[in-house]
Amino acid sequence: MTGSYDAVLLLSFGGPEGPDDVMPFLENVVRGRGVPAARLAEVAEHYHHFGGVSPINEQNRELLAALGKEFAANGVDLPLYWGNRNWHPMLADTLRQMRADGVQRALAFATSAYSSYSSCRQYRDDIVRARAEVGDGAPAVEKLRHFYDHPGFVEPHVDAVASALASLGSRGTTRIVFTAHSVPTSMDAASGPDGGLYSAQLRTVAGLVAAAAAPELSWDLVWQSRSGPPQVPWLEPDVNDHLRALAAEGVTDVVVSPIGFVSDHLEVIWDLDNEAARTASGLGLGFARAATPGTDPRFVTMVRELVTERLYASSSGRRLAPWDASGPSCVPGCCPAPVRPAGRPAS
Ligand SMILES: CC1=C(CCC(=O)O)c2cc3nc(cc4[nH]c(cc5[nH]c(cc1n2)c(C)c5CCC(=O)O)c(CCC(=O)O)c4C)C(CCC(=O)O)=C3C
Ligand SMILES: [Fe+2]
Repeated sequence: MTGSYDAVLLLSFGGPEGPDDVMPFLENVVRGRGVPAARLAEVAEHYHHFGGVSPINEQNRELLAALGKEFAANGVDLPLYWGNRNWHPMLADTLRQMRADGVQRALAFATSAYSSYSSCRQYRDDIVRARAEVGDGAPAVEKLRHFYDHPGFVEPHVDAVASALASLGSRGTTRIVFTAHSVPTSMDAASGPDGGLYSAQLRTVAGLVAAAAAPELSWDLVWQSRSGPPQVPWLEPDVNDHLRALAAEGVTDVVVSPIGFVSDHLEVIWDLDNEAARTASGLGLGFARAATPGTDPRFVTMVRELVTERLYASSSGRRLAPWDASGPSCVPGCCPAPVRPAGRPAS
């Protein structure tokens, strides 16, 4: 049951795996993006705090292992590959290996759930660029569709919020604080046919998770890990500022749920487990951070289902989604190339 696809590619962000990797990795991330050197030096320190090792690559190795078992147990007879945007294994190297193995047409699962330039089109651009770098015979790669509202992504977040709440025990008023990576407000405004699709999708998921985990509690959606030059507006409030506002309002305990992410990578274990936790403790707020899906079996099954729906579409010749015409992975207007404030037109 493979239709016309002959491989599945895990496409991710990548992260350093030792102190010497940190600066070259960060330079790959911010190339052409106008991120100030001072911000980069500060972020390098976050990585050095963990010996220069981001957990994201190990998390992707674990996801690959789980997917291999899931495919084998369900008759999906496709080899798995893994390539990153910013660090080894680099996507172009993976595509070269795939070509050497005779792969011609692959489906890609990107570890990014939502619409926007950074969380969607940039991965598509990565594919275009890497294929050009590899040249003749580079396999075709088609990104799977968005999964932000898929139960395989939402349900692990629900259970994680419920267990974080249970671990916290409330001393008064508890608030659920959902977080996602901030992006420039212009990037959010450009996503989707009517704009604001990135934040709208996040608000949808926050509402679903809160309603299932704790319908009696209030919740907020806020932002973390702001980058970029200070004069460029990004989505606000920042999670730390928001915790200060909540404490001032009389909230006593918070569960912080990073629904913007699929695994507990560095922006989770530093920006939340260190920075936001420290902010909370300084305010006397009880704090529990909810886990991300990682290798939750429901999440792993979701990836297999996203693959098999495409195998089915390909073998049946059916269009399964109204946005097939503009490239099967994107809703209309999902992730236009941004006009960057630095004036550099994105490709
Ligand atoms: C929307 C979004 C996601 C979620 C979707 C997805 O998962 O893809 C995400 C994920 C991640 N972001 C990550 C790390 C970084 N992001 C940076 C910078 C930026 N992120 C942006 C957006 C996003 N980022 C943007 C608009 C920038 C500014 C530069 C630019 O315009 O492109 C920087 C530069 C330094 C700084 O923070 O200033 C770093 C180091 C890691 C890896 C963590 C690890 O190593 O474990 C992950 C998974
Ligand atoms: Fe998109």
